[in-house]
Amino acid sequence: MAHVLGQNQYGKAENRIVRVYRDSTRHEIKDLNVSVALSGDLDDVHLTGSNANCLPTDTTKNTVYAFAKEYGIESAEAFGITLAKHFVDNNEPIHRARIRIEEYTWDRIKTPDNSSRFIGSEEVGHSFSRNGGEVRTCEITYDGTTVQVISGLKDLVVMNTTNSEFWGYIKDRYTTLKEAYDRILATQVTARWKYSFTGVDNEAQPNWNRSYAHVRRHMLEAFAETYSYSLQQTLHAMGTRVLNNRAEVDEVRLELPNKHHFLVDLEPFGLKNDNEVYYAADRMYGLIEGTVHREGVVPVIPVA
Ligand SMILES: O=c1[nH]c(=O)c2[nH]c(=O)[nH]c2[nH]1
Repeated sequence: MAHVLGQNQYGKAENRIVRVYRDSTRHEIKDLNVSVALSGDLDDVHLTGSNANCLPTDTTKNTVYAFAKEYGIESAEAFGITLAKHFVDNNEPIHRARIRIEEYTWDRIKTPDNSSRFIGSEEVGHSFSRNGGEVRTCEITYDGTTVQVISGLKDLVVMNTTNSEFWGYIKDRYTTLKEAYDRILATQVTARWKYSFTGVDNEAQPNWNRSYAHVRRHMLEAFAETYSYSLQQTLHAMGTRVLNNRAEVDEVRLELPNKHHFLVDLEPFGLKNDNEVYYAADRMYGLIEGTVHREGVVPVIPVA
């Protein structure tokens, strides 16, 4: 029976890199987790034992660290594009590079400002505490011609304590859910959005950091301002708000777990629970997923 080697890719995954900028006493840091995946003319590597076309994963790891010094990390996206182009443009057998990056953010630690009569605080230029919450993500792919940038975030936890209802749904013999006219709506946002940027014809790169901040803000504002009849409707509002306000983005994909908050029955203790005490369940959870894209754009963000 004949067998066929299907899709394959390789590279060093999860290169943890912290880049410190010491240009002044107010240091800057970038904290990334970079994964490289290369593909191309690699049949022989798999089939014959010849490694002539194989750029070692060890080299891809070294390149990540060396580029952090040589080019710096202005943004995860720009860094990923530089890496992807390097691997494809300088290695003939490598036809495609995919760089995935997670970025962890750090806050500056502040200490009491003793020089002030007023109670204040001042930054310590070299001290940080890691922001335990959300992670910024991006995925860069380059095939020798076109760059594709999908940016995103995960683990952004948000909650509305009112302005959320859920009723009017299908009811069958297994339905026990009570209709809700004022419920908590909470979710842990995973979002990915694709840029129309392709890198062809020396197209200028968007300001990735600025764009990220705005996309994030629009999603949060849509979450807060939408009077919600379902998490699905909120999802659509969040995606739409991004497309309406950020011309550089043409597709948004959201994964929103419904972090259920169940009212606790306080009757046994002779107490009334007037939408005040909830049990926050961590699982199971409803999982609401969807893509919003511009008309005419073929969606490409993979369904997880
Ligand atoms: O916003 C919601 N969408 C649903 O599809 C759903 N299903 C459910 O049980 N609760 C909810 N809430």
